[in-house]
Amino acid sequence: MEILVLNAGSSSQKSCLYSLKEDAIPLHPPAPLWEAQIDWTHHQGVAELKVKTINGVVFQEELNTQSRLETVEYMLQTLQQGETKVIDSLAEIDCVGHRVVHGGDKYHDSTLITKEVKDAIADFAKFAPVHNPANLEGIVAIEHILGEKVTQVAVFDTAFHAQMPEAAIVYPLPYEFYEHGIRRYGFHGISHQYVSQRAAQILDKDLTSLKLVTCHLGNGCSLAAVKNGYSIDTTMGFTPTAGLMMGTRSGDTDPGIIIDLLRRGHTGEQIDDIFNRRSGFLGLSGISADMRKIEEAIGQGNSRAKLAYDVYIHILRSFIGAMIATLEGVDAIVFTAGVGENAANVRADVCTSFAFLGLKIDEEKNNHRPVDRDISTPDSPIKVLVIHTQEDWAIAQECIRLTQLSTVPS
Ligand SMILES: Nc1ncnc2c1ncn2[C@@H]1O[C@H](COP(=O)(O)OP(=O)(O)O)[C@@H](O)[C@H]1O
Ligand SMILES: CC(=O)OP(=O)(O)O
Ligand SMILES: [Mg+2]
Repeated sequence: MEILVLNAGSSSQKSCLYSLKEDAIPLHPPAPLWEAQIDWTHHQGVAELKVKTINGVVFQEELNTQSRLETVEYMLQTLQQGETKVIDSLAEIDCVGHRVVHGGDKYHDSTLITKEVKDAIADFAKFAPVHNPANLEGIVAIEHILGEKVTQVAVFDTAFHAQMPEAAIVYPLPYEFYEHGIRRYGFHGISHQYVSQRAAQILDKDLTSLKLVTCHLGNGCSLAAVKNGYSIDTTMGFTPTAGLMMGTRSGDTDPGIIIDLLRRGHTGEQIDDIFNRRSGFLGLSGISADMRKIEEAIGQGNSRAKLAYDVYIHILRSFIGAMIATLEGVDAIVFTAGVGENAANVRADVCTSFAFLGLKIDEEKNNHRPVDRDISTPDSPIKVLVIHTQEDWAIAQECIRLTQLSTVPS
């Protein structure tokens, strides 16, 4: 079974092809035959494409394009053409799984993509304006290339948080807002769920006995409080703008700022741009949304980059504290995604705040490269794990599950 996965984030489009001998789900994530990534963060109008195959072939190209759709189509051609070719024809693909960021209050589980599902994804774009349109573009690109008959599955970032207790979901606004779907949804659920399952494996404990704070720190950032395998709280909210400070998003601020901006004549579009695209690391530092560039600038003595870093750590620590309180304790803190997996200083600066609970990390293990490891000292009562998020593999597993369900005779 050939499964193609498209994972569109705010700054990148990641994709991979899994080839499975049987329809059974293997115990460990298999290596994808082909992996590709489009990065839009470098220059306006330039997409950086990187492709890697299981045989070690690497292909890299800069594309001058404004069209995300065209770029995705170009990326998919590398599956069947040139040195990165791994299949004879795209028609060999049995199923395509998509990460879909916002499923609203309609989708609590993965689903086969139909016209109705596409309409709903388009409708929820008003709540996730950076993400849902990119997710939909991926679905449309596949239809262009493989025709509308190909099986496509939507796996929602909101689904893992759908069962959170009502007190964690409801905003203290007039009750009618809740009745109209204005509530906390939470995101990065595919990642939070995957890393909590992986954490249980690494700790050699049953997930149903664990209290975990999972920290997904990428371009978008969020935490989840995972108790006995269930998300019971998370930092993102109605939209992925909420919670922690991020690459270009503000995270939580005072709603009074929005009221003030409106009174001073700013439009909704302008406010959206400020909070989603011109805030966070980019807005504060004036340099970049990318943690690597921020670290470089700090090294060169840039004070705004240092301020941006300090605000990021301050907010991150306080939200981790809040998640520990919600859990009434914690067995492990898990770091994942681009920043969480790579930025050893972020992990160290966060963890020192919890030394009063006995938490201690081993500096050498923290600075060590390979992921999926415990970086705490043996006597630390709270474990600290670095886990490579495998959203793509989690999506592929949902493709297997759903295609099997849909072929079971009724
Ligand atoms: N070696 C590194 N050191 C520090 N930060 C890194 C490193 N590699 C990647 N990052 C950070 O990870 C971020 C992207 O994370 P990722 O999870 O890929 O984001 P997304 O899926 O939201 O596009 C980048 O913005 C960058 O700041
Ligand atoms: C939901 C979200 O913020 O996703 P990403 O981190 O991919 O931008
Ligand atoms: Mg991501």
